Amino acid sequence: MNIARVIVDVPSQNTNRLFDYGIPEKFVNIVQPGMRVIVPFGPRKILGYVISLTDHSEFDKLKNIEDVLDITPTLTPELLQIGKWLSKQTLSFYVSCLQVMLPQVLKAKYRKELWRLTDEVLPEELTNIFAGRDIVNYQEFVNSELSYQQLRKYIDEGWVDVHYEVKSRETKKTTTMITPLLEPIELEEALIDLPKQATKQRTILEYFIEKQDPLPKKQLLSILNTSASSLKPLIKQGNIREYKLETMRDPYAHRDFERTLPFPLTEEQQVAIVPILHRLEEEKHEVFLLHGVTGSGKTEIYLQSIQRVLDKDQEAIMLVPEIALTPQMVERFKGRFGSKVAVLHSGLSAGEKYDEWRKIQRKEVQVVVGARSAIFAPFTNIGIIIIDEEHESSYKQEDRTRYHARDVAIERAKIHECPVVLGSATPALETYARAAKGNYQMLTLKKRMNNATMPSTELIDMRDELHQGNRSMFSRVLLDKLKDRINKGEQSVLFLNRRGYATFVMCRDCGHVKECPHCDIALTYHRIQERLKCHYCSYEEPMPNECPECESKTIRYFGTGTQKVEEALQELIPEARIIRMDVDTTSRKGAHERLLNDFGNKKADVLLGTQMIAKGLDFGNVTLVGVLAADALLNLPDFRASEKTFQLITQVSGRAGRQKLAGEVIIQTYTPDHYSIQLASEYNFEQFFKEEMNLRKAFNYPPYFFLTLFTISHPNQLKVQEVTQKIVYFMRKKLSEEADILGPTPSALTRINNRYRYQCMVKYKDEPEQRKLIQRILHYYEDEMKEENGLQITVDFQPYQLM
Ligand SMILES: Nc1ncnc2c1ncn2[C@@H]1O[C@H](COP(=O)(O)OP(=O)(O)OP(=O)(O)O)[C@@H](O)[C@H]1O
Ligand SMILES: [Zn+2]
Ligand SMILES: [Zn+2]
Repeated sequence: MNIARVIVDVPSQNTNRLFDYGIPEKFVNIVQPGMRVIVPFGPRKILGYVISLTDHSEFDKLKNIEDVLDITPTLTPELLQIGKWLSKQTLSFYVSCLQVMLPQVLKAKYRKELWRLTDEVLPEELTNIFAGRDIVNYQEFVNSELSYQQLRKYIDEGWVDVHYEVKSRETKKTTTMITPLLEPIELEEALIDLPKQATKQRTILEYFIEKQDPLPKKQLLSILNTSASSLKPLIKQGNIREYKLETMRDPYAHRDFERTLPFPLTEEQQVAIVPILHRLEEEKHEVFLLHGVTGSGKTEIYLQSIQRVLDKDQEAIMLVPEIALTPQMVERFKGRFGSKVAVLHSGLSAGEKYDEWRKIQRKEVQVVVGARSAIFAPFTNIGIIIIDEEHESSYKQEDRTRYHARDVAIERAKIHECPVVLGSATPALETYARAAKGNYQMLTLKKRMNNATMPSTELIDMRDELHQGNRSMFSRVLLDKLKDRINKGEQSVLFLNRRGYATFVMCRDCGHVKECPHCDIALTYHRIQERLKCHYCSYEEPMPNECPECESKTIRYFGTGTQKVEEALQELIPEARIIRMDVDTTSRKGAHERLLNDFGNKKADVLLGTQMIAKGLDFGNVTLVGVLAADALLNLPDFRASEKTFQLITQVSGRAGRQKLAGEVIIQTYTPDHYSIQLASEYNFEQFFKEEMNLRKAFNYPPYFFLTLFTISHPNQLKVQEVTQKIVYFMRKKLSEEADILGPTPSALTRINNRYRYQCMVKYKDEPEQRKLIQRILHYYEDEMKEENGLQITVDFQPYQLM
């Protein structure tokens, strides 16, 4: 096995295959699949990933591997396999799929340098650049007078060379340690040999005669009040040794987690967990949908299933959505499994993330709790994969490698022959449909813990408020109840539904919103042309100046920010203590945690926030939840708008009355009759599922149809239109009659960074040739896509962001 098959770090169609490299003598038996290596590639030296080893190649003149970056492989054989699968699934380059699985710090960066190859006096132009140095940054040449032709000549003549330095940004944190190398008796002898005036050296030896344990250099120097220079002679004589100890940064080191014991399960929980435990015993793959109302104790089922996996010496991956990865959630896992848990989320620094990842790689932990990318944890003996709040769209990666963590979970679980548990109070329609068909096994929890009832809900019609002369964003009922809670010392959560962009216009009088007659989504308001457009199918009409339903003139743009709401509320209830949580107040590290702690410690009466407060919060003193603008999400230009609205209302409502005190939910809306708002207020998931499925069927949406979304962007609008049009023609010609091809149409976000964006959507049932056709398209435009600020074509096979 003296040949390595390598994927090189050049993301392009032409290089998206294996290249053979010889393994030089010094690396024989060192190079293994999954390692990162440096290989010559054309005139350059670049990073590559070893995929496999072999002893014969079709080519007879192989270049050798230049250097090896890892001693242990960074990718396991299974992850290499997953990478290949991912690349097929998403039509991304194999190398991008390998990189998406690695922590940020392991993605090497290159540094280009100019190396002086001779001691002779350099030609004048070179002397000016090098200025006495042997190595200079390539950029210094670029900035100099020297032309590329001249440099070429000097390289050919052997004066200098261009060197590609792969600069690994890997930052292990180390501590310098000092340890004695001799026994105390031998140290005493060394002490006698020391000159009398070397007092500092003497105290150091005396210290180690007393104590034999290694200790950090810094600490030693401060205890003995001495400097590093007195250590040097002792190191030289071999009395003591200095070495680096890798230390792991533990982001949770400063916290003690109270250990918790498993609860005796309720009857319902027991019924739900048995099939999971059964599969664990058999070590068989199966996907479970744990459909349990909010506060029904799903987390306890996760914990006890994981316990069983640990008892078998296996490993567990637990995914939670980024915004639900609250300290409360982490506490529950750390509390049960202590130091066996690694935590991965975006709040950690790159270095901290790398350390957590290393704990997994070195098998120092058996459980990882993390957001989307934790699905690639380099465990080798996985016993279970759990995805909490499985409907969350944050499990879908939206750039480069557009994977869905749920798909990766199932693929990994098949390889490891272990169960997957998808948990949610409001499963994604696709998931629920699969469970209803029997592809997944459905497990149900209908009751809340502690006999708590679901909070009672009340829909407030904001049109009535307006008609009664209340122009504020708070209904009278909500204001009264807020005041009442403050008087009773109970707490409230106020939720402002505002993700993404409020792009629609609505009549405040009657709640009317204009929809596309073909696509069942709200029309998008384009301010400049004063027109309403459908961004799926390009239907458009002029912006009306009065409501077509009720002729009122109050038809206008919809949307308010959290800060405005805070100010308004403070004015109406001056004594209210309000904590506002949104991107502005939580951008500083640790702010999220601190605000929630303050709320938990009752330092505020009202928690006001966006999506980030909808999930996972478990505060017993919260008895009122207010949803301020239930319609905002409902009218996003997205066919999942109703589903998202239903999920969100259910989740927020679930924050109230979770323990002894009963909860109440007030939902403010302009469309109280809309089925998703109605049914969410009744906690009627089954009925919602039925109605929504009917609509999806009628308009050819998932789960009845699959979608492929092309987004094309370029600084020139005509160019974008032309390319998109060509893609549409091509797909229309090549795909079957059954496929529906919409577009070209401007994306909802028509222009980002001065690039125009157009899209085209394919709705289809079964098009086995589709991926091949798309590959042909990408191949055709390859050169234009390589140009700087050139054409960009992205293809998304499971689009969630349709903007
Ligand atoms: N068997 C049990 N006995 C007693 N208490 C339990 C039991 N199981 C769970 N609990 C407690 O009930 C509360 C609600 O459970 P949990 O948070 O797990 O629900 P959930 O279904 O995950 O809710 P959500 O979907 O709203 O996050 C928690 O405080 C939890 O500690
Ligand atoms: Zn109207
Ligand atoms: Zn349309």
